[in-house]
Amino acid sequence: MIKIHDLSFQVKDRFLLKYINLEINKGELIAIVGPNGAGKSTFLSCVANEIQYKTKHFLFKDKDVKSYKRSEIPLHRAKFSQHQSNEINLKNEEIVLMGRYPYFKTEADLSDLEIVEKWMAKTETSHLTDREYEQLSGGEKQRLHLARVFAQLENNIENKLLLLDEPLNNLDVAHQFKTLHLIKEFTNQNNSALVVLHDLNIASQFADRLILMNKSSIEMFDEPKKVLTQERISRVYQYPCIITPHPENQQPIILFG
Ligand SMILES: Nc1ncnc2c1ncn2[C@@H]1O[C@H](COP(=O)(O)OP(=O)(O)OP(=O)(O)O)[C@@H](O)[C@H]1O
Repeated sequence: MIKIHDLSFQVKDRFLLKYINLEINKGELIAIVGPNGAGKSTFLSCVANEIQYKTKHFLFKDKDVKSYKRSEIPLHRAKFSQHQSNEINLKNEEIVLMGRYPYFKTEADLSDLEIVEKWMAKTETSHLTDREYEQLSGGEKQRLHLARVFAQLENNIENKLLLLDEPLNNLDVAHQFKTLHLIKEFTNQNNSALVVLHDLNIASQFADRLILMNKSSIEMFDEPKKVLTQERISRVYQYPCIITPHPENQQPIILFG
């Protein structure tokens, strides 16, 4: 799905990312974890081609990512950003419909509207249609934007990529888990997701592999059981922790303090 060789990103003489090498397979749910300022969002912005990085090669679905047409790429890849604008002068369903902009020129057709309706139902935002966007709670806004990115990737193309920067922010526990199940449903269909998460326990339960970032580099990229060791996590986060297996699935549970 993605092959990146020696990616770096620099602002003046400061490296915000260096020596990034990785391969992500189709069907994988990959969590990107690490302390504040480690470079997680910067890395996701590189994968979304939002910033000018340097790399020896960056293949997306076996093709140089830069060889894709501008109009083609939004059908294969969608990104949910950490900071959403608070002032959007659109109705709530029109925000979700933004995800369908790559599919029509002037007017949405019935199938676009049905897809909007489907994703508003799946993200439990259908009841918000008549409410003002500015007046929605943080979690409600978050769920609308999640509906938008899922709606964007609703098509017959195989092996799509979802990039999610802290998608669980502002969500209550039930909506966090429901969102993770939607992401898992997406990756179970041979699509991939790269998801920045702060909650290591959620990452441990849901991700196939973890990218642990530290100081602008990848500290380790492997299965949660291998990455989440007491020594490594205490050192990277500079805080003591203990690790114990989850009573049901045996995945690591991290207890800080
Ligand atoms: N455009 C920029 N110019 C200069 N420095 C930047 C720029 N963008 C990000 N940085 C810096 O790069 C570092 C990595 O930022 P990034 O947002 O990628 O971290 P993060 O791991 O996502 O952190 P957090 O967990 O706090 O969201 C930070 O020190 C940040 O201040």
